[in-house]
Amino acid sequence: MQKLNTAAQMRHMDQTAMHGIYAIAPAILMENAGHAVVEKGDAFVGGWGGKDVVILCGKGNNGGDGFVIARQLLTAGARVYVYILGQPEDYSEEACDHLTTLRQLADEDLCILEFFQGRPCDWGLLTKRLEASQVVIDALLGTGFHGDLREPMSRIVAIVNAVAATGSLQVIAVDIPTGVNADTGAVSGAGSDEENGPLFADLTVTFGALKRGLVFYPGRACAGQIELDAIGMPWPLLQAQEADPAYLLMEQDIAEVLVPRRPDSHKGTHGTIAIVTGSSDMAGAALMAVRGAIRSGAGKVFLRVPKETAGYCIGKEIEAMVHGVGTGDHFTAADAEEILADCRTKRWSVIAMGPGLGVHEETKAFVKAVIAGTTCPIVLDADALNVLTGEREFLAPYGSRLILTPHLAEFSRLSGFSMADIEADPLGKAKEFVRQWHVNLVLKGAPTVIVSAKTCHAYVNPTGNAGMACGGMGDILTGMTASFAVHAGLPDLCSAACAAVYVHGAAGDYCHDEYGSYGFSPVDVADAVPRVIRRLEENMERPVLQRPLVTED
Ligand SMILES: NC(=O)C1=CN([C@@H]2O[C@H](COP(=O)(O)OP(=O)(O)OC[C@H]3O[C@@H](n4cnc5c(N)ncnc54)[C@H](OP(=O)(O)O)[C@@H]3O)[C@@H](O)[C@H]2O)[C@@H](O)CC1
Ligand SMILES: Nc1ncnc2c1ncn2[C@@H]1O[C@H](COP(=O)(O)OP(=O)(O)O)[C@@H](O)[C@H]1O
Ligand SMILES: [K+]
Repeated sequence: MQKLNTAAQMRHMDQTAMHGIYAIAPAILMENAGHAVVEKGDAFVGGWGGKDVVILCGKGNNGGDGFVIARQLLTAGARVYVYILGQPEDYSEEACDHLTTLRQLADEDLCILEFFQGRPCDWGLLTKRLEASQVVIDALLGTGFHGDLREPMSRIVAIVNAVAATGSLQVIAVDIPTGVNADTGAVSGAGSDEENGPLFADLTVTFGALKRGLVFYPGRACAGQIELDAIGMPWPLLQAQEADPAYLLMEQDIAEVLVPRRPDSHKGTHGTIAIVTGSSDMAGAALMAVRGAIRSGAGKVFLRVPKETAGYCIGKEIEAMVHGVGTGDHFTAADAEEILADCRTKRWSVIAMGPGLGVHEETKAFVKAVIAGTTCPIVLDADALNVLTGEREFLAPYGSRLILTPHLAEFSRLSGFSMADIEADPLGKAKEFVRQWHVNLVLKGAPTVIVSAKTCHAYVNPTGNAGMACGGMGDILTGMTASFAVHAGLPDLCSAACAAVYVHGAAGDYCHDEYGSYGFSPVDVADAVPRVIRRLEENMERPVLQRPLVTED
């Protein structure tokens, strides 16, 4: 897992490295930061020798990194044009020292320094220099950015974006692209008519830990390729668990929690999954959840649909055992007892409800009765969440065995947060909800955020693509999540949710490689799941046969 830090967490890490027991001189961290950009950039631009490079330096420490980069690029054989927005008194001591050194190297041929000093800039000259250069380094603003970009930053960023759009200029951002909020991924100028949008980079070299703003849109779209460098931070600081942490999931994390099937296992070992959902208008959603469960390795799958829906479902997913419940085309409170009896006699290990369930008033009482009358894990998606709008207090006592998988609009209905507030900070809102209502939450989107009921730690999923933006994709995930929830060896429901979300996205990526970004279907994604698990199996721990399996039919 990779830590996903906020600006405040980064400041704390920097301060602890410099002023705590490690006592690293501030100028050394800045030197290492500048060096990281030069080193990672070298491979990216195909060597610095003979390149003309414009370096834009703001008046904070991000600008200080820019002074180091300029000096090191001169050594690497580049010509540098350095634009300096701060006055000497604006800079930290370490940035000032690096500027002093750079000034000693200034000349009219290889190291051209331009001080703004409050003077109006010759925008025409800046544009010409950018047009004649091969690379521009964005050291304007880093983690200290807030609000919207102001002049002259906004003008400079607009010029860089315009020149880079012609395709002749590579843009490298230092730590984070200027105008991207490090905590949320929100960007400058959103919703405003003014030309004060963020900078678009081809490469971002970020320091110490990934910033949350680099993985959430729209910030993610500004970052280009992302390279992380430790810049010599002591390893205990790099690995320390932050207060209120968030992590980016990695393939290895998933391989570590999944356990291969025991060679002596049988269908009873791999979970008895009940998909209790559907209604006559949306039987396909129920069948897709079944497909997701089967393709994720479920031992047995039962499908329970309203009576009038059963005729359509029988034989469509031939592995599933289908039965029509009650008398109508949607579930009502009267149907709950049959489901609860089934759960007891068939020993269901997990229940999934929601896809295609419908939002009839009577269905709410049904969903509540099933939750209250069972003790197994339950995955709640789509209409199961919609019917529970306003029922947050009801959910809380059952939260630790629930996995809720809303998309943004469902989460807005359930939580009462506005869509705009969730979009502005999905991770923050997901955590806020879990802190209050103690459920395992999968907030689906690009990217999906998973929050643990037990720890409130957040996990961000890196897999998936826009080809998955089509109806039914979430239904597949519902079935997968139910199946993963009862995979042998998975330590808790949050790990199961993380694994399901990661594998679902990776299966989508497999389909993207196969078909491109248009037209692969939710069923294609489900059918690609075994291939993804096979890939993960190469890195899984081998199973240990410690005790005989209990025999079950
Ligand atoms: N030891 C360390 O700490 C290390 C730090 N490192 C580097 O330092 C960076 C963080 O440095 P930082 O904290 O100085 O903030 P930084 O991003 O340079 O910006 C601050 C300036 O921005 C200005 N400003 C803000 N918003 C604005 C807006 N909308 N429009 C216009 N201006 C705006 C703000 O002005 P103000 O709004 O306060 O008037 C202030 O002057 C970090 O990303 C990394 O690169 C590395 O060297 C490793 C060691
Ligand atoms: N642009 C995207 N990038 C990554 N994943 C995506 C993207 N669009 C959709 N997805 C994924 O596809 C699924 C869509 O789920 P959902 O909106 O519930 O669909 P439905 O309700 O139609 O089944 C989610 O898991 C989501 O994360
Ligand atoms: K920057």
